[in-house]
Amino acid sequence: MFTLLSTSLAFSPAARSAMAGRGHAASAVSMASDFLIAPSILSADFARLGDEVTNVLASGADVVHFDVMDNHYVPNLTIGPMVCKALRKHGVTAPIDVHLMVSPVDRIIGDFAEAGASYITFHPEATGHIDRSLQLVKSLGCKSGLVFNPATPLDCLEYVMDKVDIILLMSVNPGFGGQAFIPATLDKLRQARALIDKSGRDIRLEIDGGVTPKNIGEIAAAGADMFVAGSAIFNTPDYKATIDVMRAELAKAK
Ligand SMILES: O=C(CO)[C@H](O)[C@H](O)COP(=O)(O)O
Repeated sequence: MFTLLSTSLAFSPAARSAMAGRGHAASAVSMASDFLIAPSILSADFARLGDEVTNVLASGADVVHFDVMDNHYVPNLTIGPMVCKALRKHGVTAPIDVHLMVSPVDRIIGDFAEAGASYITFHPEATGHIDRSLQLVKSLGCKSGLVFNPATPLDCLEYVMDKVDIILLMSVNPGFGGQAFIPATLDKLRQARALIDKSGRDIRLEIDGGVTPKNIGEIAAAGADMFVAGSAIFNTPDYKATIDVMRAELAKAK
C-alpha cells in the first residue's frame, strides 16, 4: 500500500520530524461556531511584523491570516515558514491560518506544521493529489482546508468533505491585497454553506478579499463565519476601532 509515511520521505527534515508527532498547532484552534476575524498580515508593516501582529491581536483579532505567495502560482512573493516560526518565537499564541498560494504544496506543508501553523489551506489546482495533500496536513496535527478562487467551482469538495476543517472562498483573485470584493462570491458562500450543513460536520467557512466593515454583515448573512481582512484593518490608524465596528456589524447579522 502507498502510505502517507512513505510519501513523507520525499519531504524536508522538518516535515519528517513533524510527521513523527511534533506537529503541535491544532490544539490552538477552536472550532467553535462564533465569528472569527483574521487580519491578513499581507497588509501589515513587514518591517515591524511582530509588533503589528501583537497589536492586532490585542485589538481583538482572533486569528492571524498568513499569506504565502511564490511568484509562480500567483504573481507575487511573500513569506515562508521561517517567518511563521519567528512569530511563534515572538510570543504569538493565537491560531495562525496559513494560506498557501504556492504550487506544488506538499513539500512546504511539513515546514509550516513545524513552524507552528494551526490551519493550512491550499488551492485544489495547485496540487496533483488533493486528497493526499489534505491527509498530509492532518497527519501533521494541523487543520486542513481548500481554497477556491472566484471562478473555481466547488465540485471537488464532494469527495473530500470528510477531510476538510475549513473552506476558504476567495472573493478577489489571489496575489494582492486591497482589491474590491467580487459580489458573485455571495452566492458561492450560500452554496458552500449548504454543502457544509448537508455534511453535518463542523467546518469553518472563511472569506478572503475585499472584506470591509461595510460589507462584512452581508457576507456573514451569506454564510461565512471566518473573515480575512487585510487593508481594511492594517490601513486604518486604530485597529481596535475597526475590529470593533466589524464585530458590531457581525452581531447585527446573527
Ligand atoms: O489572499 C489575499 C490576496 O491573495 C489576501 O489575504 C486578501 O486579498 C486580503 O487583503 P484585503 O483584505 O486587503 O483584500
